[in-house]
Amino acid sequence: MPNNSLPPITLSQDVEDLLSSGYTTDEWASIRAALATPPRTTFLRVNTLKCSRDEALLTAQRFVDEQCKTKNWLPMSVKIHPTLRDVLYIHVEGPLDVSPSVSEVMVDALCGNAVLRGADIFAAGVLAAESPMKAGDKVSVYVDLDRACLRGQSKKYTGKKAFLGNGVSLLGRDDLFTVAAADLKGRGIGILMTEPLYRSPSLSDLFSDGLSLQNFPSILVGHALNPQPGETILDMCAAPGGKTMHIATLMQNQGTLIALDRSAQKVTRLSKFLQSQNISSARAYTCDASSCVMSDPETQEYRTALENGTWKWPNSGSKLKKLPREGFDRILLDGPCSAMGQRPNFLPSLAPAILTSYPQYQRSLLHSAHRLLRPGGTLVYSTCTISTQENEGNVAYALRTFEDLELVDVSQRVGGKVGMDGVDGKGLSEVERRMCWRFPPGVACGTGLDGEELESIGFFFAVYRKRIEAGGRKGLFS
Ligand SMILES: C[S@@+](CC[C@H](N)C(=O)[O-])C[C@H]1O[C@@H](n2cnc3c(N)ncnc32)[C@H](O)[C@@H]1O
Repeated sequence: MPNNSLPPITLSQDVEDLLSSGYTTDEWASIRAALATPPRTTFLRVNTLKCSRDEALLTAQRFVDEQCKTKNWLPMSVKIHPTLRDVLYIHVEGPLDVSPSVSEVMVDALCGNAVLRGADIFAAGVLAAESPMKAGDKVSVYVDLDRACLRGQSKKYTGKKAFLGNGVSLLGRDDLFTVAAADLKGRGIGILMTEPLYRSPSLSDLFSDGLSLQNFPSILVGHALNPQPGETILDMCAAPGGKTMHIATLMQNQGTLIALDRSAQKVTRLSKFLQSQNISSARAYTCDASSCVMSDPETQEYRTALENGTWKWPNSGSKLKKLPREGFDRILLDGPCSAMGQRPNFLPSLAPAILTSYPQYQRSLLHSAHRLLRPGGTLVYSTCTISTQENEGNVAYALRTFEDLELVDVSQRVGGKVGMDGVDGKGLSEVERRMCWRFPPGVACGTGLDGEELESIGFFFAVYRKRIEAGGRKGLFS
């Protein structure tokens, strides 16, 4: 195998049969191949509460110029997205023709995925390094594909591995593996990726300047939801909070944004994060969103308290059991999914039983979402997977189960349709399929400023509206 090609992802036959359902042989082959490689575009979302897009562009370009200089790369341009007003992007170069150097460093699959998307390597991310290795040495970086490399191993790893590029070690071998390594140099970077297989700047440090790394379809989801200042909005499965932060920004931090997650640990982090960003409109709660709807009398109590001005949401970061039925103007359901749109994806660990459990679980969340949404309200259902059972299958399920839900066409509002329509054969009519937003890995998710193809992770979303009943009655509570 040449040095610059990444190995295909490994899937058991059962899993492959489930995932390929709904695709032609050629479509599936192309999706499968793309899952082994990083997207060709890196996207940044501008926090418009912090800075304007033009200021962000200048900051990002300065940062990228500096990095290109340090790494001895040709200049790379940061560009403004032609249709989404808060998006910048950079073209990823690769695969490049890089030859491995002599000394070898091993990283795990998670770190390997990040390296291919432009990250340098934190000392703590290094699994093993060949001996001897001094600060300043050129090293070749490999990802462990057998999950068998021992931490701290000093001999060359003989298991299955893939080459990710060359870097320069900022620490000697011993320092890399000491507990205090993270404090030794800079921000804990152990290996600077100077000759990566895919060249994309490391951009996570731009966060404090108001720029977040976010995949394009995830940003599009925020715009498709179209949150407005003053509204009451629910983010049902919110952690780590990338989309929560975007929704709060689009609401201009005015209104009420309730962010739920089942994991208390994640909610603590999310609540602290929102506070650190001065997002006073949002509150994060530990809550099982699949069973969190108030009874009708409880909802009436909530509405009376709201009208009297006596309703108080509990403190952010705490537990919450119930939410008011038909209490939300807009709901985002970006729930747990098989994540088979993430790329690169070196070692997907998916058992068939887990894969088949997701659609059911997502349906239980859809039932809650439907009860919590007010008539006339908007629901966005999204996943980061190519599984048609979780995507088109569940869109069809919701349309057939909830008679008052209809799909809406948001293409005009978000600058035009990108990606592809929903697949056939999963219970959707042609018109309904046209209103699905499907982003198969390897297929362009739009066109850039200079006509170049933009590309991101695999993703899917659909936007519903809950109809107002005939006769103008808006629902149970109005
Ligand atoms: C795909 S992630 C959400 C990503 C998030 N929307 C973002 O953009 O940062 C799915 C999340 O759903 C949470 N989750 C799973 N089951 C849940 C449930 N029943 N209620 C609430 N959250 C749940 C998981 O803990 C996980 O953090």
